[in-house]
Amino acid sequence: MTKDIATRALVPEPVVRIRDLARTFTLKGVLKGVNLDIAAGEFVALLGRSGSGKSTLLRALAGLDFEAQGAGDYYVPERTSVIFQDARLLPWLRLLDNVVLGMGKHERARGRATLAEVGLAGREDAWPHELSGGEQQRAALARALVREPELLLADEPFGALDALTRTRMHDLLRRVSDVHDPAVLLVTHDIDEAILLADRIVILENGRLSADIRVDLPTEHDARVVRVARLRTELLAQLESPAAEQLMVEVGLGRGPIR
Ligand SMILES: Nc1ncnc2c1ncn2[C@@H]1O[C@H](COP(=O)(O)OP(=O)(O)OP(=O)(O)O)[C@@H](O)[C@H]1O
Repeated sequence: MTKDIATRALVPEPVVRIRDLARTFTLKGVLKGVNLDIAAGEFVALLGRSGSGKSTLLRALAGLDFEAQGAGDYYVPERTSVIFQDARLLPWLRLLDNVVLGMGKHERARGRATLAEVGLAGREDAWPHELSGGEQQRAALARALVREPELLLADEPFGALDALTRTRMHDLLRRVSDVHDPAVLLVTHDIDEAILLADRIVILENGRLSADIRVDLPTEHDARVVRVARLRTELLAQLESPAAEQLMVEVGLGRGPIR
């Protein structure tokens, strides 16, 4: 009992706690009992092969899927913002109105400041169609951040951008997440993006999280290069091994599912 209280005092409560999250689509179990805690301000990247259920998990956390079931001690903060691959700005609203949509009039100043923070100062009155894809994603990020979320959910937000814009968005996301310090769950296909941005990388496989790896990049250049290369190899192996094994089984060379 005493030990329990002492432990709790030392380890802060996570802002996100997922227990036994399950989701089935017409008999197909996509999420089969996902468990994940995310600490305040922690940046977690979620990797997984196509169709592994990453978007399904994110939608469940965003409260967009009423049929996803968790169990027991399960919570997500009320102040949660979401960004997607497309910016989803409303075409009939100017940029600032998009950013502060649903907020009080007195929040316009904060909306302006947040637009400036993402590099869109002076563009408050622009229409969404006047912006490039990268600028639209900046605006989507501003709309997410102006609400000071405790949790930012991001579903491949840079997937549709060209390489240079993507790199700039990485810098921006890192900068703003240092300032606003939300917990972040970033769904990505890009191993390098995950290593560059995240404190922790988790992999979704067969409906459960199969890996949970702390990134911990050293500051010293050479040590950092070595660590990045190791992580990349490890993550690639983790992502590819089930597919490789399945293929071996199919051609009659594998160990099979039993042993
Ligand atoms: N609304 C739905 N109805 C039926 N099946 C669905 C639905 N949404 C997702 N699925 C199925 O659930 C599985 C996981 O889909 P999901 O989009 O979560 O995967 P993902 O890991 O995000 O994939 P990708 O990396 O390709 O975006 C897929 O097999 C998909 O066909």
